[in-house]
Amino acid sequence: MLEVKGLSSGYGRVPVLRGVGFSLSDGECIGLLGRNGMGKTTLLRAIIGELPTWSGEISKSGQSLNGRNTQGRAKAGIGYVPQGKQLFKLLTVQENLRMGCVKNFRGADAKIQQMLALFPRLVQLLDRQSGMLSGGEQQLVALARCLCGDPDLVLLDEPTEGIQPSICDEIIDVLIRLRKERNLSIILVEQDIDFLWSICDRVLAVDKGSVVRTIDPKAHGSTEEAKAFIGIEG
Ligand SMILES: Nc1ncnc2c1ncn2[C@@H]1O[C@H](COP(=O)(O)OP(=O)(O)OP(=O)(O)O)[C@@H](O)[C@H]1O
Repeated sequence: MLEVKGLSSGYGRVPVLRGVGFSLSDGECIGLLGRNGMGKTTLLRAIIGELPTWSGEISKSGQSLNGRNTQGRAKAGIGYVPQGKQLFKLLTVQENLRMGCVKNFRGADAKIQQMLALFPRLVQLLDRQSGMLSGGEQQLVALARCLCGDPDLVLLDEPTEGIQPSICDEIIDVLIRLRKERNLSIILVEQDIDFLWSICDRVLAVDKGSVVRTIDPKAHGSTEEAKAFIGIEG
C-alpha cells in the first residue's frame, strides 16, 4: 500500500526527517510515537505532500507519489486530519462535510448520510457552526470530512489531544470498524499510549527525524518500552 524509502525533508533549509523508511500494508494501522519535536507531524506532512521530498521515495500501490502535489496525493487515496483539525469554523457541520466531498459533489448527500450512520452524534449537530462545537465534536467532524473523500489511507495527527474519553472511544470504534469493513490503512500520531495500543499493529518509535525501532504492541512489556522511550514514568 505505502512504501517510504530514505525520506528526507524539512523546513526551508533546516532538515527534520533524515532517511525515514517504512512500509504499510493494506488495512494495516501503524502508530508514530516520539517525544515533542522529533518529526512525527513533519513525516505526515511530507507524505501528504505539504512538505517537499528532499531525497528518497514515497510510493503507494507501486506508483511513485514524488511528483504529485497534495491534491494528487488526495486523489491517490490519502486523507489527512491535521493536528488542530483545520475545520472551516464559520461553516456548519453539514457544509464542512460537503467540502469533504470535493471529489464527487453529486454523491455528497449519500456520502453525508453514510457519515451520519458512522458518527450518529453528528446528526444533532448538522446545522451548528463548526467553530462553536466542543473540541471532541470538532475532531469527529474533521475525521468525517476526511472520510467523505473516500481515502483508503488516513493520516491522523493526535486525534485525541484534549478531548473527552467518550469521544476518544467513539473514534477508536469508528477506526476499528473502517479497518474491518473497508480495509482502511491508518498512520496515527499519538501521545496516548492506550489509544495507540488499542488499534495499532505496529508502533514506530521516532527520534530526531528517524525511525529508530519498531514496537509490537502485543509483545510482553511493550507499553513499558514505549513509556521509557518517550520518557514517562510507570
Ligand atoms: N512550520 C515550521 N517551520 C519550521 N520548523 C518547524 C515547523 N514545524 C515544525 N518545525 C520544527 O520541526 C521539528 C519537528 O517538528 P514536528 O512538529 O514534526 O514534531 P512532532 O514530533 O510532531 O512533535 P509534537 O508532538 O510536538 O507535534 C521541530 O524542531 C519543530 O520545531
